[in-house]
Amino acid sequence: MKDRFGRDLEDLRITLTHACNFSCFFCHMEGEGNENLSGLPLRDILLVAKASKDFGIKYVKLTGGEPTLRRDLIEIVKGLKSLGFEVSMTTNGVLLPRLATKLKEAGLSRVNISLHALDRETFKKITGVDALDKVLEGIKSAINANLRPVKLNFVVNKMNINEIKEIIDFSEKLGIDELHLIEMHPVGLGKSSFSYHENLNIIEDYLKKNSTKVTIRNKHFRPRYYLNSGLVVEVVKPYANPIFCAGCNRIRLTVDGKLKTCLYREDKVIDISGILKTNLPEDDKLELIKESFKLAIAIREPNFKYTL
Ligand SMILES: Nc1nc2c(ncn2[C@@H]2O[C@H](COP(=O)(O)OP(=O)(O)OP(=O)(O)O)[C@@H](O)[C@H]2O)c(=O)[nH]1
Ligand code: SF4
Ligand code: SF4
Repeated sequence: MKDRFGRDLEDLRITLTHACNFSCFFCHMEGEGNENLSGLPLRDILLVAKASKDFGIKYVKLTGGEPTLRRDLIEIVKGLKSLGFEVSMTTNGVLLPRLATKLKEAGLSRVNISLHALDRETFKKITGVDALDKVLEGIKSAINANLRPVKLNFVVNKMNINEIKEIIDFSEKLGIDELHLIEMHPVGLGKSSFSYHENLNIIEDYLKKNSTKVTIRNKHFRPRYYLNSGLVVEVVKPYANPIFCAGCNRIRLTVDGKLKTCLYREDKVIDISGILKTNLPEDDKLELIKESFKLAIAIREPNFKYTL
């Protein structure tokens, strides 16, 4: 179902928890703040996901905080998969060595793993944790469990911009499918640390010269650069980018039960926590949630737009 700006919905992004075992200085916290809320129960998550199908949602992305901290993660993946979604997860990777195979068996298709530095000290400065080795282990376990395409997320900033060539080489050597070079957002902790922001233009110029093919993804119209090695480098430039917002096909389910229509907007939400808490029969709740989706689609708008 299209919004007023002709944008379809395809992705439901579910924040499973605000808890995280890292403390990255630029964390956008999915635009929800960080009140350490532990998240909606499984049955509510599945009910909202079920309702979303009527509005074109095909893909579910599990996020946080750190989604692997949810004890019922396997059940959540199983439930969403059985509703017919493609389920993927964005994670810092630390707990993947013990979870990757179980997640694959439960129906998780693929993972995006954050790896913001290859230098141990820089990694520690960025994430607050001396866990580079564990994350590298996590990445290998995702590959071994065939959670493919395995995508690496590298948020470019003043601390790590000197590592771009290295992260490309590393991804190629390890057989990573996609590397996402991501611009910092002035959202969440990114607001106070935005002085570390780097624009990605020079990197894109380099990729243009060194790729064999470029395609544009439907999602956010993100450019994808195909390198000789087979590695795909996707450039994610969301800040002040009307093209990115024009291709936005997602809606978020927050930790406290809101349909959040934009990462940047705290006002553009439809609160469904009341519906989820009532004792109404499941079918009635489902209908009310569907009505809420209609309202959310009605208020959805690109955050960055072209103005005349
Ligand atoms: N402005 C904006 N940026 C987003 C949005 N979703 C993701 N991003 C940016 O993209 C980064 C990576 O997102 P991921 O959760 O790894 O996955 P994805 O890129 O959305 O999706 P896939 O490539 O399909 O896995 C986020 O940390 C944000 O910086 C969004 O809705 N709006
Ligand atoms: S960016 Fe991801 S890993 Fe880092 S603190 Fe935020 S949720 Fe945790
Ligand atoms: S409208 Fe733009 S800023 Fe808002 S969620 Fe979509 S892509 Fe992100």
